[in-house]
Amino acid sequence: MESTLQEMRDGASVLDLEPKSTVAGGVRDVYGEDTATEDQLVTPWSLSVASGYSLLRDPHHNKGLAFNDKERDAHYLRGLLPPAVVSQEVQVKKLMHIIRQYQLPLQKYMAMMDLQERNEKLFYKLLIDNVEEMLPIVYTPTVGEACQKYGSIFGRPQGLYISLKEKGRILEVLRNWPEKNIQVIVVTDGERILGLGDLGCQGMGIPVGKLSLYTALGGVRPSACLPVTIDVGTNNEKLLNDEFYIGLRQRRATGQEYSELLHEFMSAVKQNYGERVLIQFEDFANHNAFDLLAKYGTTHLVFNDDIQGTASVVLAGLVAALKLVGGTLADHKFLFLAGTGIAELIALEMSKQTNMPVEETRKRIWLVDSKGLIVGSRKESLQHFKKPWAHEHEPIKTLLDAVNDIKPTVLIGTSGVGRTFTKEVVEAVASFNERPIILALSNPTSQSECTAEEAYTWSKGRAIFASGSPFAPVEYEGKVYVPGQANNAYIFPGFGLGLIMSGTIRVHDDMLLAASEALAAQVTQENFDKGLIYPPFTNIRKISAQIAANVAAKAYELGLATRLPQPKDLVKYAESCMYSPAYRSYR
Ligand SMILES: NC(=O)C1=CN([C@@H]2O[C@H](COP(=O)(O)OP(=O)(O)OC[C@H]3O[C@@H](n4cnc5c(N)ncnc54)[C@H](OP(=O)(O)O)[C@@H]3O)[C@@H](O)[C@H]2O)C=CC1
Ligand SMILES: CC(=O)C(=O)O
Ligand SMILES: [Mg+2]
Repeated sequence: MESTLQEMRDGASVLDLEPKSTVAGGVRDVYGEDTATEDQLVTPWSLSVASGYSLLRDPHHNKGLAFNDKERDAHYLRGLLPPAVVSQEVQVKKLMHIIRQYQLPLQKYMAMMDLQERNEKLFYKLLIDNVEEMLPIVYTPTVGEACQKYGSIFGRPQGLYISLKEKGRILEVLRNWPEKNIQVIVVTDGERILGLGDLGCQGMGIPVGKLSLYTALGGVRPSACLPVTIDVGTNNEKLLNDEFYIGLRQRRATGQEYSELLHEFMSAVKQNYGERVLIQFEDFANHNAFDLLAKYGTTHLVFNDDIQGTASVVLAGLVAALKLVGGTLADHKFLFLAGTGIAELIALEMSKQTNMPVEETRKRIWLVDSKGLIVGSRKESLQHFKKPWAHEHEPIKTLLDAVNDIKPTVLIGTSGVGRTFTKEVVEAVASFNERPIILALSNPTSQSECTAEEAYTWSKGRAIFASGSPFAPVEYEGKVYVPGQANNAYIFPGFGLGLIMSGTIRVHDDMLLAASEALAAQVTQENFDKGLIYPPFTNIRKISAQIAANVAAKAYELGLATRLPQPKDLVKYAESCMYSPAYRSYR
């Protein structure tokens, strides 16, 4: 796409045309609709035409050596670059060569962050074209280490920090962000970063990483994405005593102080960006996550990735796994090490399939938490989201005893505690199942309930295994086993795209089921032959388009989509909305 003088006159950066351009009276988004009013554009920032040296320093428009001679003349770049002109493909090749030479994943992560700050399109091109190799760098497991060391590696701000210091001024803070046409916000309070616990303000790496996947995997344009970290303090003593810690040096605010800050944030977001901005809650601890979802689910477009996205990806994997093990969901018995959100969606789908009330289907599902099996006698002391799982049973203290008693066909771990699927546990599950389904969802790799090698070895090659963080293929008795990655990264980018492109104003559980169904349908016979229950990430953009289309179709069916008329072919429409990392030519 070429930029024109007309667009320059319209006030946008001559280069900032994908996909918005500033027009009199508002901002047009990719769909050609006005999405922001003049009032919303009152900011300390002014749009300017980047050229010359500042163009090379502008990550949104910089192309480095890929500026051709005409562009170098037109934009005052002569002499600022060496004479060679290279294609984006060659730039990617060169960078991959450099990145592959780094020994440590964190060095690769920092090289990627540096690239993102230097040349955004090249960052996304590289990530999209090398998704299987680079996902473990910009996402789990490496992003976990990056958060732990975020204070030391902090360079430039990559998102908005909203701390207790900004109480009463959050709207003002939102307006400091240079992009106005925001479509997705990923927000964390840093209390449960992956399975690494409370990382306070340093949790920022997670919204940044999730949003880079929104763009790379789901095609949401980068300028529409806003990473936010709410800093209410941290209970992490190590960080509180770390001179490089970047957050508030106080213990976590709770109760009214916490809820008031969150409420101000939620209200300011709606006031500044309107009703159709998607707010994704990420890595909040369960004791806040369920309440926030319930509180804002009826007034805002909110989605909890850890509860809802994970539930959707797990359900997809289970539906696919049934092709390998046979039976319906209701024929199986599930044991969870934590994970009530996932359990609920499975019970809901089972209920839809069997016409049994959800209260009945829940009885096929058992949960163990830090105190043992969740049973009726514990009901009084249980958090409200655990109560539906308190079935009548004798108390059981350990996971191994629960496995031996319940005899599940499916074992799912999401407690954030590593190595809880011990040899005895895996052997027990394998002893009463020909093909036990074992999902070790906890991230990063260090917190995985077991490794792929352990799952295959201890089950004598019979486990159908997937994990939250990736594991390399395993050779066991001469056969190679390829583990799948059960991670919400399959779902949230396409799910969010589906909501955005249809202008959906509320999330509904049926949309999560629709996303699951779309993902499960993408698993091919070739994948099944390898024992995989998820498709490879290489095709993720196509998969995301299918998920987006299914989610949008459900939103239209439920009357929750506001972008009318409904496009005829939603898959094609989703694909057409996707951000392209290819360079545009600048006249
Ligand atoms: N693969 C994926 O896509 C995803 C993976 N995850 C991973 O799941 C993990 C947990 O996330 P989340 O549930 O949000 O975390 P929370 O910290 O909010 O909850 C943890 C749960 O695990 C239970 N638990 C803690 N220790 C044990 C133990 N030793 N035995 C049994 N249960 C225990 C807790 O029980 P109690 O209530 O009794 O304290 C609690 O219910 C993280 O590692 C995260 O990375 C999360 C989202 C997506
Ligand atoms: C994947 C993810 O969202 C988590 O581990 O929290
Ligand atoms: Mg998460």
